Amino acid sequence: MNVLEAEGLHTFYGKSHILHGIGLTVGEGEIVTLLGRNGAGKTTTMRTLMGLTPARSGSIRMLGRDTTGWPPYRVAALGVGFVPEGRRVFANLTVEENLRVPLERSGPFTVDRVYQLFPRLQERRTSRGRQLSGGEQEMLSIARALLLNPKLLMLDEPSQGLAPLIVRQVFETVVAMRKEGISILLVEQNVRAAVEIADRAYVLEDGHVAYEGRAAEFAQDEERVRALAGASAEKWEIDSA
Ligand SMILES: Nc1ncnc2c1ncn2[C@@H]1O[C@H](COP(=O)(O)OP(=O)(O)OP(=O)(O)O)[C@@H](O)[C@H]1O
Repeated sequence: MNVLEAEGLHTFYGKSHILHGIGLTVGEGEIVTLLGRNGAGKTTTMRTLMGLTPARSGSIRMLGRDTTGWPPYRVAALGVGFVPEGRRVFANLTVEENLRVPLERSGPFTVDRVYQLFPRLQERRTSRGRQLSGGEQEMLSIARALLLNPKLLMLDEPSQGLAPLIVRQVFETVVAMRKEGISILLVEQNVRAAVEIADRAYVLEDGHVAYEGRAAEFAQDEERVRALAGASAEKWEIDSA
């Protein structure tokens, strides 16, 4: 069963036509990565799926419902989590307070459960958001999204600005979330790291899907990975240990 099916999405910012007929699916229990260079339309695709920047045409089905045209709060209430780019943690609240901001959905993820998954956050629970490292802020952003007990979680560039070792930890967390039954759509510029954990990959170019296929096959196509990843490919070596 697919938890996400989008077809023919056309999205505009004013008169600028950004998405040109994007279609994609995420199966239950899958990690799907959405790759592409800066400005290819990855963030816009996620915003369109969440209803933050609605599509002008096309259709979206998520978790068995036709969510086309739904506002973001309804999409979230259905069980779709979104961790936007840039880690919007509350800088003046402690980790604990960030996690205790009122929740909207009950389910297996509680603050205690989230601390088990992220022991580092428990250690830092009295530190304020602004005192956290980039990696800790990313973990906190993901932890907050988990407290909404999503069935489908969309992550926009979680590795951005993080050191390779921390990127690995964040990605291990993504794999752990999949084991908890959460399906994942992962936008990444860190191509090598993303294809290592993803089942399938889509590559966007200028608002079109330029490639779709098994992530493992994509990972073996050195030329394609290098062309897409550019400098970021050098930051990450598969099995560098
Ligand atoms: N609010 C906006 N108003 C007008 N144009 C925008 C807006 N946001 C993004 N764009 C344009 O839409 C295109 C797609 O941007 P988008 O952020 O979706 O790309 P991306 O693949 O996520 O890239 P990045 O990795 O830089 O975030 C770009 O050309 C960008 O300049």
